[in-house]
Order: sequence, then C-alpha cells, then structure tokens
Amino acid sequence: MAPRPLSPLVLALGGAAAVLGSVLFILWKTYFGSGRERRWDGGEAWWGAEPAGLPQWDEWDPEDEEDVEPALEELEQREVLVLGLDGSGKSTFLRVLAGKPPLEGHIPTWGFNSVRLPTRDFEVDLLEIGGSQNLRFYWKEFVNEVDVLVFMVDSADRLRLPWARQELHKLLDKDPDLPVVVVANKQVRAVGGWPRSAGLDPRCLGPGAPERGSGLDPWPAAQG
Ligand SMILES: Nc1nc2c(ncn2[C@@H]2O[C@H](COP(=O)(O)OP(=O)(O)OP(=O)(O)O)[C@@H](O)[C@H]2O)c(=O)[nH]1
Ligand SMILES: [Mg+2]
Repeated sequence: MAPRPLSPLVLALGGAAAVLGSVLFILWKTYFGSGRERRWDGGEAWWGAEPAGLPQWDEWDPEDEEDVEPALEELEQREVLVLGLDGSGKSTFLRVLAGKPPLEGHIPTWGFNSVRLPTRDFEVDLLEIGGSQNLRFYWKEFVNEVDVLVFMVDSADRLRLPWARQELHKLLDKDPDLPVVVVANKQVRAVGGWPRSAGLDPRCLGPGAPERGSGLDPWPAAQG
C-alpha cells in the first residue's frame, strides 16, 4: 500500500512547532549569550553563593559589610532552568520569588518566563519554559546551558506523576552532571501528603541521582 501523503494540518502543525522551537532557541541565546562552562562546585551552596553563616560576635562590623558589597554590574551570573509539567506551578514559583502575588487560575506559559534575582554575590536568572506537551520537546535543548535545574512537580496530580518522572529522566539522561532540585509543589492539596509510591522519591530518580544533589525540597505552597 502506497504511503498516505501528510495532511496539510499535520504539515502546518509541524511547521509551527519548528518555528516555535527556533524562536525559543534564538531568544534563549539572545538572553543568556553563547554556550558557557557550568561553574558548579559541589563545595558551594546550591547556586554557588557562599553558605550562610552568622559572623562571630566580636568580628562583626557593619562598616566592613558596606566595604565588601560588590557593585551590581560586577556580579557574576548563574542560570537556573525551571521545568515541570504544565500546571505544576513554575510561573507561580517565579512570581512569588519576584515578590508578586500568585495569579488566580492557570495561565499556560507558551514560551518562557524569566526572573532576575540579585543575591549578595551573584545575579541569578531563573527561566521557566512552559510545560505543555509541545514545548517539552525543546526542554532538552536548554539543559546544557544552565547551572542548575529546578524540576517542579504537582504533588496533587497523582495521575501524571509517572509522566513527570519520565520527563525528568529524559533531562537527566541528556546531562548527567546537571545539579537538580526537585520541588514537590502543592503538598497541602495532595491528600495524604507526598505519594512516595508514585515514583518521584529521589531514590527512584536513577542510579547516582540522589548523590549528585537531587532531592525533594518541599516548596512552601503559595496558596496551600
Ligand atoms: N494550591 C496551590 N496552587 C498552586 C501552587 N502553585 C501554583 N498553583 C496553581 O496552579 C496553577 C498552575 O500554576 P502555574 O504556575 O501557572 O503553572 P505552570 O507550571 O507555570 O504551568 P505552564 O506554564 O502551563 O507550564 C495555578 O492555578 C496556580 O495558582 C501552590 O503551591 N499551591
Ligand atoms: Mg507557566
């Protein structure tokens, strides 16, 4: 039987997906510049900031603090990619970090969202790529470009936990050295708490995954 020609709808959808991917990639390159060396060091705090520590009582001098404050333009940059299935709470997470109130209802991200947070030593760029099925294809193109991956999981969405796990594994396969933080979001809504049987326990992430920093970091739910 002769192969059936592709319908115009399929061709149009394929073309649109290719254009969207190219646009995302160009925007990413424009935003973050060309490829970079990851500057992760296991001895550092999770995005490279110095581990917090209170100064000794007799050492503390407020004037010293002012002396060492680096100018904003001198700050190094760290890139954090925020991924997770659609509706897992990525945009909300970014909004809350930026000091904005969470939005009512789910407004899907069709491209990407970003937030820049100056810390004492670094400028941290957090970048969300939308989690809808057609955008997930492009996630893997970005993992090699960032310092840390934050993978957001909706703890209340038990039915899709295996999908979330599968997507996370694809990313881990793409970059085995990528430091990962798994955020179990919406825990208050997940009846019975975190469903360990669903397979997103860090011990289920695959060989070596927990040792390289993967884990569940309960996110204080924005809305419960
Ligand atoms: N109860 C509760 N709801 C939350 C929490 N975080 C996000 N939501 C809600 O979940 C829905 C989806 O949140 P978004 O932040 O838009 O999800 P997203 O991961 O950015 O989704 P996409 O952009 O489609 O990939 C919204 O209605 C949010 O208000 C949370 O911690 N607790
Ligand atoms: Mg979003």
